Amino acid sequence: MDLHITVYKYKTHFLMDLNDEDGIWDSVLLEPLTEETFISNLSCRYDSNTNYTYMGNMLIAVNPYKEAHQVSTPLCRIYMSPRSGHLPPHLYAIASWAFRWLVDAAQDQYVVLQGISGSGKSHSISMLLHCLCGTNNHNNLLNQRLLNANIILNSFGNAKTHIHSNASRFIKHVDLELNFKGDIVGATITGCKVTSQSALNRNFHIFYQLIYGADIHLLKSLKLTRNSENYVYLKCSNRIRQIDVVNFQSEYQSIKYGFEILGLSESEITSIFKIISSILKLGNLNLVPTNNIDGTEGCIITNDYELYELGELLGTDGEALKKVLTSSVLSSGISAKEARYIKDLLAQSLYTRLFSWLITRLNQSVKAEAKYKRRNLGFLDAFGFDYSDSQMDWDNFVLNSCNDKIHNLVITATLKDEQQEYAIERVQWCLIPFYDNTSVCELIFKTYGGLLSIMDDLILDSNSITVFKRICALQRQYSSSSSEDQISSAVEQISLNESFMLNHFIGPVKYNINTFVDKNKNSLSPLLCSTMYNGTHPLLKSLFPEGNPERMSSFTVSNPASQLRVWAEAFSATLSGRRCHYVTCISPNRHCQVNSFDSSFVQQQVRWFSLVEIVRLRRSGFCYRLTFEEFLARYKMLSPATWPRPRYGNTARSIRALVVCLPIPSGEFVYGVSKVFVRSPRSVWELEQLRAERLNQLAGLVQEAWHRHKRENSAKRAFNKRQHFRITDTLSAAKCITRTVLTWQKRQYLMKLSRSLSEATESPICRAWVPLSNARFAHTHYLLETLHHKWRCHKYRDKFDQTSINRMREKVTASIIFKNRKASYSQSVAHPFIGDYVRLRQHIQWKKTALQCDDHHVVFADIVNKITRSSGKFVPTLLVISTKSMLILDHRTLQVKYRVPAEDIYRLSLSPFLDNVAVFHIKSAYVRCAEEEDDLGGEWSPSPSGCLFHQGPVVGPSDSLMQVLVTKL
Ligand SMILES: Nc1ncnc2c1ncn2[C@@H]1O[C@H](COP(=O)(O)OP(=O)(O)OP(=O)(O)O)[C@@H](O)[C@H]1O
Repeated sequence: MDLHITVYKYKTHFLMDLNDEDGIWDSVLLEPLTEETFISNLSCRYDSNTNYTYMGNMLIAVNPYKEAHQVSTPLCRIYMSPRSGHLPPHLYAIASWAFRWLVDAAQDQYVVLQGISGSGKSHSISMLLHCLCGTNNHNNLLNQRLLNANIILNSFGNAKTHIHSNASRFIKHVDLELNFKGDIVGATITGCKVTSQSALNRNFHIFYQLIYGADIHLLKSLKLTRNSENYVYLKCSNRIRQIDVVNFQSEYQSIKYGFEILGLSESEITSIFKIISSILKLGNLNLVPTNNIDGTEGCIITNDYELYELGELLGTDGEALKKVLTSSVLSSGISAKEARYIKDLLAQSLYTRLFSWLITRLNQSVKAEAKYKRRNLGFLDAFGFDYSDSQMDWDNFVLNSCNDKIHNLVITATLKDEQQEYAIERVQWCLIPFYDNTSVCELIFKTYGGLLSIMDDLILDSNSITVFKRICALQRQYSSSSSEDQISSAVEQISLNESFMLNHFIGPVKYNINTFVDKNKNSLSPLLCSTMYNGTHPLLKSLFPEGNPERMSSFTVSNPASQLRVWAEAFSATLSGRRCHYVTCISPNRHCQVNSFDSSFVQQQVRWFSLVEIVRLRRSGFCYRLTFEEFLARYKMLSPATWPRPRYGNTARSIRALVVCLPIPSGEFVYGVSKVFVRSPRSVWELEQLRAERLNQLAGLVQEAWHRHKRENSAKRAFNKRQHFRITDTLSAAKCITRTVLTWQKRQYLMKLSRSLSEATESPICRAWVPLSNARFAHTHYLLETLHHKWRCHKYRDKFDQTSINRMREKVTASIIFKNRKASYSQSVAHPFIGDYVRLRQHIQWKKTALQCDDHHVVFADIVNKITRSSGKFVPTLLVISTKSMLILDHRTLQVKYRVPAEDIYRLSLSPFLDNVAVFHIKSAYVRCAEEEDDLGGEWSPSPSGCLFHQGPVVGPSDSLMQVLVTKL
């Protein structure tokens, strides 16, 4: 619901008349433009809760000191959308412009914020970061890390001052790294902590957050108590003493969460807190003056327990610490004042080095991967100008010098360079005067002979008198070398030994020289460094590398003066290569109060920052310029005179032809010698809109052409494919059909065959076979028939018992002997071979006979016809063949007629015809006897010589009988 209300409000703002009661969005449109109208417009907008106002393409942000217009992601999205249009002035619009320029023009960007302390710079940077990270979905963890790094740095680098409760005490530079699509892929954070805390201010937030936020166990392990009043470094003036415990507790939780999000390990976090705690312990060391043996002043530490706790926290020997803090290498003991100085210097070094280490560590967590090609979008959050009336020290000098530098760069870019450029380009122009602080900046930052370089030169061997003399010389030099009043008044007044006055852009400020010397002598003694280096605390080795005996000579720590000079040079170099966007933060009153617009205080700031002059320049000047070549390259697609190629060879003529085609008044464009100037931001916005629309249109054309090309290509490919497949397809289709038909026929044939096979066909003697149904399978049919026959024989044989097996063997033997050799063979196949056809074995007479001649194993016995040789008649007789002999018996009486031992029968012959004649070939002795016997009708007996006696055939009762006889024999 809230979101809708906000959006609606912004939409109605857009439609409003510029002169409505909320004031005018853009001061450039003020009529008349004077300092009064400018401030009253700011006041009007402040009263209506709209604290942002444009000055052309710059922004003024008046600090409301109340939770109005806080971070709102939906609002960020509206401003960050490519078609955000001309929305009411807002910080998010600055983020959006910077982002768009970065993505569209692939140019590095920078947002510079200036303003006095408490005007809202840090808050604005947080809002800008939230806007860019909140609308960027590329890497949520990185976004979280960036936001948390900002919180952590603010906690370590901000403190409560007499001006406001969250004053930055360091210069923070956040450089977001974005890929070509505009995704944030990493960041570089630089922090330059060039100030220490003075007694007037409260110490850095982290001390209070740790003491009031950490749980009791952690506090105990850090040897701390939950009362900031117990620590000398945390005591401060009553004006800013107030402690908000609940706030500190929640802030401590945010810090811890931030550390975890940034990937710091538990041991790293504890190490950080141990150093914080040891700084507090150092502050508590009570150094009391004593007399040395040689009569000089020495000192002792009266609260040794603090020293030993400090030793435990840093992992160093308490006694060794005591020695380095209270004595020097040359003398036996140093004075209490000197010892206090060393102690404070060590505490300050510990904190500064911890801060640098932390920034390095945070950078590791938000570092971009090397594979990305990047563009940068940077912000600078520096401490604001300290405008107190009291005499100021080195730290205030640092703050004010930084602000002078930033202001100088802004003024140079927005007023000085711009007007110079109009002159160079011979654009008709009326010079606008403004206060230029270049002289004071030169005096401070000049590489050779500047104030900071003097401090650098005198660092080792100087006192306030020497510094003072050098500053006097500097003043003389500036007064004589320049005729300009401003330069001669850069160093306005120097009062002997004590202080000097410097004319900053906000007015003259008096500084105490003594602090300049002390604060710049920041070198710790080698012994102190090596004691720190040798401590077992995990971070000390990296914090005090100069304590390493191997590196001692090569390592130097730069002093604050040189750090400041280096920063100024680096900052100028960074800005020179980037497109800058400027935000001026204004504090509405001196006391950070809500709903209080102090016009005189605002007027001061308007004058300090030359805002009216800037608006004047923006109003009569130009907000945008490009060289002819750049302009043509960027906008040539907007006119047929320049697209796709300029019609004219002359660039300036082409641009004029282009501008004529645009729906923007030609008066908005002014032509210089080599550049085109655009008067109002609205025209620039319209120009960019037209370009975006045209690019969309062109992208559509390219897409359409590409799709057409793709379609044509694919159609061509499809046609070629069809042509190719027309031939191969017919072949493969025919093959496929043939294959399918064949498969179907095979299946049909086999199914028919299986249906035709009946039980009858399973008999091994069945010769019937299924008629061939398809001539294609004739060979298969024949093979299957053979296979089937073998199968059924096998099946038949499987059913045999032993008797059947024996019988089969006989049949097989018979088949070997008789098949195709005896005409009657086939008739005998079906008849089983019995052997004893007359049941002779059971006959009693035979049993007796067999006993006598050992012929009881009868193989064959049947009545056969013996053919007598003499008459040729058939004489029935009983033929018995035993395992031992062949016997001829009377078939009625069973009288043995003759017996031939088996060994005397040497052959048996059968006729191959259909008759049943068998001839036994016997040795000759038997033949003769038998003949005689035949003739006599008497008994045969074997001749003693054992010769064959019988050559006449025996005719069996059947042919089969003959085969049985032969087979069994
Ligand atoms: N837009 C804002 N809305 C509400 N409060 C604000 C806004 N901007 C700043 N403030 C408040 O004003 C106070 C000072 O703001 P901030 O710390 O940003 O000032 P600064 O210019 O960074 O000061 P310094 O230069 O001393 O660091 C803070 O308490 C902050 O909460």
